[in-house]
Amino acid sequence: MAAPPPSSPSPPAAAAAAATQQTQPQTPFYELVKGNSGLEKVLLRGTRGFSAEVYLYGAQVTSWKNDHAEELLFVSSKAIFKPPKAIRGGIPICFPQFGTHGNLEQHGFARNRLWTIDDNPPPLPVNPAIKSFVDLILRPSDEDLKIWPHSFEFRLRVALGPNGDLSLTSRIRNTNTDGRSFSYTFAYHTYFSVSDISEVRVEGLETMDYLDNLKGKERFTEQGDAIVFESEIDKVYLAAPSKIAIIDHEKKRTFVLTKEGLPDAVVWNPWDKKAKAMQDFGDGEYKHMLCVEPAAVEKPITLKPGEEWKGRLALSAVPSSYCSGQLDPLKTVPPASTLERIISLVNEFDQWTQAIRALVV
Ligand SMILES: O=P(O)(O)OC[C@H]1O[C@@H](O)[C@H](O)[C@@H](O)[C@@H]1O
Repeated sequence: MAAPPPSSPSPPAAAAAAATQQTQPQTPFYELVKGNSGLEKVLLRGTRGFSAEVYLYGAQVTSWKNDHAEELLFVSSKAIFKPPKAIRGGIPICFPQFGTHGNLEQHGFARNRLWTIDDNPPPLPVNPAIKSFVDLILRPSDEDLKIWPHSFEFRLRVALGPNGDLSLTSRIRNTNTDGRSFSYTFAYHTYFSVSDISEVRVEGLETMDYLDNLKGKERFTEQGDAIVFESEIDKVYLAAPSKIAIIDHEKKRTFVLTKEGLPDAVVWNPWDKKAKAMQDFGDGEYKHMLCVEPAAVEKPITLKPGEEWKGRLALSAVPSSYCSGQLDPLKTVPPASTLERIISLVNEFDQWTQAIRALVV
């Protein structure tokens, strides 16, 4: 698809904008612009300066910014924007295979194929407040059919909500005409940007069963409290809850991840040795990222011809004190930094009270 001039809205976005113009005169458009190495990317702009970027290569979200223009996703400074290498960071899509759970290349081929903009997607129930979104589609090429002999339509909608929330909705349809079902595994391989991995904890996965990729995919049960990080981790948590929180104490920020249609959740950080071994990843960058990936790994999804599956990821970033502990009502202890602040406020109040009393008496 030919790219329009960098600052002009693409035709479907312009049409959508025109359709909603009466109720929403400030409707943000999406724009199609040239990104790294000349690869095309879609810019989504929300209200109050929220934004996101999606490369057509891999349908990969590579940027999600809040209203202070702070980047919330991690993309490696050494990421290679050149097919067939997948872009290191953002939200790669793993399909039709997660990891090494099958005979295909690691994480399947969707992340290193060129997707196209879907001008006319089948209707998808949406929050009418969402004005900034794009629909992308992937169909298998003849080459793809040789390595995975199934016809499919993979539609992805990336949307930026009015509060800056980012959502990805995948719809995968079996379009085989020979009556055959197919099965696949899947993940939204989300790289979160964090201040310092040793200051991060993940809530929602404690006591879950997991497959440990570092121990031959053996099954274990997570012990104790929230997950904290002191070394390499590569685990597939099974039947994980629909909400997971990633709490960054230093940044005082909590990412809330909500997933639908995706039972599992992968947690990955390569740590120092593996980081050094990766060509497209800086040696110390493992300190500033954490992957928490809504996924369907343990039980592959099977679709009969004509059937469609939907899997959704929604992300929001909120101040830490707001969210911590709320995933589990039994764990309402605020983080140490919040407790310290409360104590210091109480002390300050006490000092003021004493000063006022001294003046009055
Ligand atoms: O280097 P890749 O193919 O992008 O994969 C990165 C990591 O992705 C994670 O999802 C896997 O659990 C890890 O095993 C893997 O190493």
